[in-house]
Amino acid sequence: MTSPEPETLVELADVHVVHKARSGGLFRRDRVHAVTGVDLAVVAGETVGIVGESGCGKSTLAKVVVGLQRPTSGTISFRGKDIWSLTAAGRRAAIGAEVGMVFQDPATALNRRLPIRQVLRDPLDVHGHGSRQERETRVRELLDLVGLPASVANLLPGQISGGQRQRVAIARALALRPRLLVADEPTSALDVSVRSQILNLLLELKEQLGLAMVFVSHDIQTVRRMSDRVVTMYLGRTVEQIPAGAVAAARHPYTRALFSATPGLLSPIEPIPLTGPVPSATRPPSGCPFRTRCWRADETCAAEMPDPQRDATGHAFRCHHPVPAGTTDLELAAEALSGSGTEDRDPAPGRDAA
Ligand SMILES: Nc1ncnc2c1ncn2[C@@H]1O[C@H](COP(=O)(O)OP(=O)(O)OP(=O)(O)O)[C@@H](O)[C@H]1O
Repeated sequence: MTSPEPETLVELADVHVVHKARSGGLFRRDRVHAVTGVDLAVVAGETVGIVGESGCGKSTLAKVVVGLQRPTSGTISFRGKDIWSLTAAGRRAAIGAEVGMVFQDPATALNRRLPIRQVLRDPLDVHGHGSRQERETRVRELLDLVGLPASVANLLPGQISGGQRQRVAIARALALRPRLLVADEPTSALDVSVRSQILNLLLELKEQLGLAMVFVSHDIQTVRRMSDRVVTMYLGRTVEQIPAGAVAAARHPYTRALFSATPGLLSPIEPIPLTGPVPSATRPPSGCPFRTRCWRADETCAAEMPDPQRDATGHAFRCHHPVPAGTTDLELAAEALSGSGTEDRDPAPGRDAA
């Protein structure tokens, strides 16, 4: 007998997010292509890690998943419901209690003037959860869940440590018993000494509560530790999705270069070199966004975005010239240094995306 398919909690289909540039050009018409054509599904109980360089669209994507950012186009469905086709009240009902979010910096995410008790009660009050007494009980349960003593309830966020504040932020995100937790760089604002404790707490909670997670970080080691599946983003696009245990088998040149830059992760050699800066998200290159830095790129890469290729394990990537299976980092580094990936390495210059 086969076990039933896990339920898909959230599904993004061809999601685009275009922002007005914060400091636009002369007529402030510049558009930032923060997320471009993303398809992503998260099933019950799994952790999807999202990794990529600063500015590649990770946080914007996380906000789309929790319903804080409306896509410019494309759809996001939560348990089959297209959430932006609902009224605000319908959207709150569909995802408000089912998805929790933990932000990078608990110092700014928590209201400094409210005692922790009220911080934790807020989501319960907003969603009309139980009686006054039941809410008090839930506050105590939540503190216990994240390993904090009940006495913390009377303190202000400024009276506890950064690690404790992040525990409170996690407790608040779990107040309504969500099935999905989205954590955006949840340890990068914390002291190095407490980072591991917070990651362990998240792993324990995932196990104990059967949570699904979207875990966003620029730190590959952390993403790999936390995730069942790793998604690499580059300039607003997802370029590869790979089971966390198989990252050495990544086929996209960008994923390979990114992962090789973490000492000791895949091999003890020098990283695969990447030339030039990440192009501007206001003027993304034509075709494959990575081709201006890719040693394997040719004119096809400048002309068209590659279609996704997917195998039976769920490993998916978008590349016209994927790294052949079994290629070592050493071989790839040598190839990148000599520029011998393909014959023609003179990609066309970037142009405005439509
Ligand atoms: N509200 C906004 N208005 C204008 N541009 C924005 C806005 N939010 C994000 N951006 C731009 O969108 C792009 C993606 O940003 P985002 O914060 O999603 O990336 P990120 O990968 O999370 O980066 P980081 O790791 O530095 O937080 C960047 O170019 C950023 O400057």
